[in-house]
Amino acid sequence: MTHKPLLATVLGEKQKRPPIWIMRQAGRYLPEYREIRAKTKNFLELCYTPDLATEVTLQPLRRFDLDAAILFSDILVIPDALGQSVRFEQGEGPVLDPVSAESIAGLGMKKDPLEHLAPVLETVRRLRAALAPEKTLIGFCGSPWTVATYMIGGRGSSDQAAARLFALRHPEAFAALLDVLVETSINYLVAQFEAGADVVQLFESWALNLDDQAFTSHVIEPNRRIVDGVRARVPNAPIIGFPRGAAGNLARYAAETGVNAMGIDYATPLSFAGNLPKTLPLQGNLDPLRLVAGGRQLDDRIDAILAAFADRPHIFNLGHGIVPETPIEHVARLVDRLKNG
Ligand SMILES: Cc1c2[nH]c(c1CCC(=O)O)Cc1[nH]c(c(CCC(=O)O)c1C)Cc1[nH]c(c(CCC(=O)O)c1C)Cc1[nH]c(c(C)c1CCC(=O)O)C2
Repeated sequence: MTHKPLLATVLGEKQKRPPIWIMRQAGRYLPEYREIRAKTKNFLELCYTPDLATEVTLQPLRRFDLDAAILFSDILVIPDALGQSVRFEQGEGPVLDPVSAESIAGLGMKKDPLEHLAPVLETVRRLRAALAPEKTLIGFCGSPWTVATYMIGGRGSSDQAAARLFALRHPEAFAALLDVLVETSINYLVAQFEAGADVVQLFESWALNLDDQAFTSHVIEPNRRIVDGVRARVPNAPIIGFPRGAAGNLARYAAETGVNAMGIDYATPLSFAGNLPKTLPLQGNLDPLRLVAGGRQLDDRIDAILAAFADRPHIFNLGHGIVPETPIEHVARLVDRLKNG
């Protein structure tokens, strides 16, 4: 069997040097991405065109010695596949026609969501064939609560108030929405593994702003159901959870969802790792703005993160996605420091 350092780390094996990938590593900070993006009418078309999505996935690995490629797609392909209208507007981010308590029952009824997502699965197969054997291929989906915040609110929001209130006012419709997202996500992730993904990441980007009761029902339960559902069909499937903003709920997320490894955001104190089992692989938690600033602000923090996680399986990553303003030389510097000290 070929040794893939990043996959091995997710499975709990500590490496001499932590492997590295970068959240949102394919994207607008790369001129070669912007060039391809400029030629496509809309963002989802890029996600559904295997030639282009494969190319864009591989772009960051041509520049940097990263240990993994992450499938180029988006968490919002799921609502799109369920028949909700999803658009990406310039400078505005995603815009969806919000679901209502009444419309939720109709989601996914018109067409098999996996059929809609077939081009994304074709991209996974092409990536599998194209990648060097030591590189890990990461698949992903959005976690149900995070995807639901967009489906209910119609766009991103800083406090997710629309979705939080909807869950309180329409508990049954909200539970039905989580159910359809859990089921579709399980099918989608199993299909990604079958197409060649080594690991998948559950992006729970909006795990913040929830009281602990809501955290249990909106975050822990659906993520646990996805982990169990995927593993029932792909035994021991390696899964990274990234509950951004989980703060005081992080230890419960780690203990109760069954994920192999956990991503931690940059607001989580490095010392918090002391509250988590030493065997739990951690991923994170560099502030993406340190990668914009560079210099000592970057170098010193890299050292602090390496020191804090030296005694456990560690995957180097940011504490959230790389931002478009990031200078490419700073990314090169980060990867070089991880590989060559
Ligand atoms: C919340 C979320 C989304 N998408 C994603 C998340 C979870 C991670 C996070 O919290 O950052 C995840 C995502 N989005 C994208 C990827 C694939 C590739 C990669 O990670 O390199 C992944 C893993 C491509 C993308 N998804 C998007 C772009 C930019 C679109 C463009 O080029 O016009 C890319 C490269 C668009 C997108 N997609 C989304 C938003 C809010 C936006 C607009 C704002 C933004 O650009 O970050 C939803």
